[in-house]
Amino acid sequence: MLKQPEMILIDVDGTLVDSVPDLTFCTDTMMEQLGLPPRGENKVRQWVGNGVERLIKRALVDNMEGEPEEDLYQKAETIFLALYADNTSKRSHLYPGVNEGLAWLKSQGYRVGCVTNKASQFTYPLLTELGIIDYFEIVISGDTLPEKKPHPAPLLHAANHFGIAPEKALMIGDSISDVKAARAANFQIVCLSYGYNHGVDIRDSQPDSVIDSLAEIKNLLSQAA
Ligand SMILES: O=C(O)COP(=O)(O)O
Ligand SMILES: [Mg+2]
Repeated sequence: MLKQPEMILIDVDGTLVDSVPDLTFCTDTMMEQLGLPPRGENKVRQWVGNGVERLIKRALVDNMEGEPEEDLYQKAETIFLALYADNTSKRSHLYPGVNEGLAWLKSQGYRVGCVTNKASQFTYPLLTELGIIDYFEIVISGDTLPEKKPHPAPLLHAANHFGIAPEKALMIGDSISDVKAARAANFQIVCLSYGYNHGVDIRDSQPDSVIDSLAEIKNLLSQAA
């Protein structure tokens, strides 16, 4: 059973937003402009979650691991960043239950923040264009601090900002990076079953609870000790 938290931090890609359609469009258009083959949505879905730099590198080498040539990477990054600036939310949407869940959390007086590995120049427009930016009292992006998830620093930074002890904090995410960051920060962790976890069932990472919709957070926290 969960302990009642005072602060809740929520991940973006795969948790609040299905962003893979825009990320796939930008990845495949970038590949095309470089004269390379498109990678397609299934691969991009597995590659999301460790920031834009890793996504571009994975697309270039067509693998989770590995480093492309530096020149090629620089060219690709310039193309991708320009494309994603124009295609941040065109094809992306909130998952069902997200508005309901966020509204309930706010109505209950939880301190709510956002912690994503997405670069900040894209996080703010995305959350704004999808109409949910005002739910968050703090937004920590992949480039806000020197470290990103799975490092605990972004989570601890938010806890410190609110003056809340890690034991009174809950992370909500979709990937093994969220679980690792939460465990390292001594936060509780709830995951969404539908997100992007590099093609692996998030239950394998043993979060404290797994839910199928953010709207289910209401029942979960109503039963918290
Ligand atoms: O990889 C990214 O750019 C963002 O992923 P996240 O929002 O799930 O942290
Ligand atoms: Mg995610």
